[in-house]
Amino acid sequence: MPLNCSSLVTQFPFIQTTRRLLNPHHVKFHSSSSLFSFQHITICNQYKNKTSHLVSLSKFDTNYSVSSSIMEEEEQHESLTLDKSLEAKYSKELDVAVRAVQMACFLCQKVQENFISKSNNQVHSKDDNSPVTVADWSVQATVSWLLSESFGSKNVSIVAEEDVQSLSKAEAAGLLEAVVKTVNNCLAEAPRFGLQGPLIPLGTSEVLEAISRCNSNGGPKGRFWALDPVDGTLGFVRGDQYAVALSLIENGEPVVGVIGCPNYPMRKEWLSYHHRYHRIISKLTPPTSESWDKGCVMYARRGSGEAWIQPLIQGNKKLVWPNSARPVNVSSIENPALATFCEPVERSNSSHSFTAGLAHSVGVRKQPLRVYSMVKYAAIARGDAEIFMKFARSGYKEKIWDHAAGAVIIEEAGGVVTDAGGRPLDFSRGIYIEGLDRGIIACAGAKLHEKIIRAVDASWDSSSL
Ligand SMILES: Nc1ncnc2c1ncn2[C@@H]1O[C@H](COP(=O)(O)OS(=O)(=O)O)[C@@H](OP(=O)(O)O)[C@H]1O
Ligand SMILES: [Mg+2]
Repeated sequence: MPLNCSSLVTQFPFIQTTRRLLNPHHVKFHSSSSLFSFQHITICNQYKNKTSHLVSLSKFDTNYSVSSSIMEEEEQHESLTLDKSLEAKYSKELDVAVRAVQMACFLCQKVQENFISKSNNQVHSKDDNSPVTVADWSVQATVSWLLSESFGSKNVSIVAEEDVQSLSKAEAAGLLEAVVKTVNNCLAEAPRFGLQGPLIPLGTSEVLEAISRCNSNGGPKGRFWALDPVDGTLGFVRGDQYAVALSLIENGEPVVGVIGCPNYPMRKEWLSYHHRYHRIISKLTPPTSESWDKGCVMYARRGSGEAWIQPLIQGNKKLVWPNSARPVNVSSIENPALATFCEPVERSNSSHSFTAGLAHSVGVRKQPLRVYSMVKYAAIARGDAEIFMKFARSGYKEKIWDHAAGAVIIEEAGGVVTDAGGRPLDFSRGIYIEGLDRGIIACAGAKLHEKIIRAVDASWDSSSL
């Protein structure tokens, strides 16, 4: 039955109101007979002090259906007003974040080229044995410095993956020198990206300070940035996919998400191949300087109902906003037999056997698309895949910088991102996504999502996870 949205919120106070405005296709939600089954609801509503509110991903324990007709004319007017104020609210943050990520991608491309052409070992191990390179520290220093310059260091709080300890050790002097050089080479290009670089190159202490300034612990109040300087470091060192991920989190909710994917192929079929094949083909038939065959930045602002993709800046070109940006939308495929599901490459990061069982049980027939990094989120947002699943081993705690930017981009592109219990990911409790129920599931649409959630429930007890 059609339902007035004010009464919906009043009747079901457990529904989360998130001040989101979404595309008309989000306004549909699918009824279900199962108690507490997951529903994707987005409703523009006039509620409390005449502020527009939207109702978003929630559990819903009844069998209503809501149609887009609930968006009454006056509410549409309110939506537009709110839309404008939201746009104004985060426009500078989004602008700076996209430019900073463009610069970070430029930096990573240079370092990755160097990796590929030289065979000497440039990969270092962190205390937890995970790999780290010159690019991780250099991107962290560069983005931290740019954000501080743009907003004032007192106003900038950053949660980021790398710390400065191992870089400050005496035996890491050569590495530190390489980081300082890489940062300065990148910052020298800042004007090309529409940002201001330093008047004179940064010294070692300034670079170390920029890295160590990213020492926020996040939390439920106020604003902070979450940065993964090189997500998918394994993909990066193997010459394959990786991402630079930056999000602004306000009062525990990601409000701006930006992902740079330097090796993302514009032809989606290339996503299934190691990036080295793309490089070989590009050498055989070089793309023209005007063609856009790979590399992008995707971004979204919470509540805009839009997600965007723009090409990476090539050669000596300048970034002129919005840099040929185009909107991206999730795929409309609802039939699992036609859907593509993606997951981490490393089986130590997510159980391939469990996801294979889930995929099979819901009727997915295609081979999984295994891609490093948050490029998986980008693939869902762009409609190149329909399902993303990650089930880490028990005891592993997911970190906010690995998911925040991707979650806001997929949701604004029309998709759904939750844990395996159907709850939104909680970015408000420090550097970890606390309380995560089993795993992470992102889907292009609510129907596919609901099927996967049910399949997890049906097979969890018999899994070894
Ligand atoms: N054991 C374990 N389980 C689950 N996840 C882990 C684990 N160890 C690390 N990580 C985090 O996973 C990030 C990489 O995730 P991906 O989806 O890109 O995995 S994969 O590289 O494709 O296998 C990776 O991000 P980066 O360190 O930035 O590469 C880690 O934050
Ligand atoms: Mg990561």
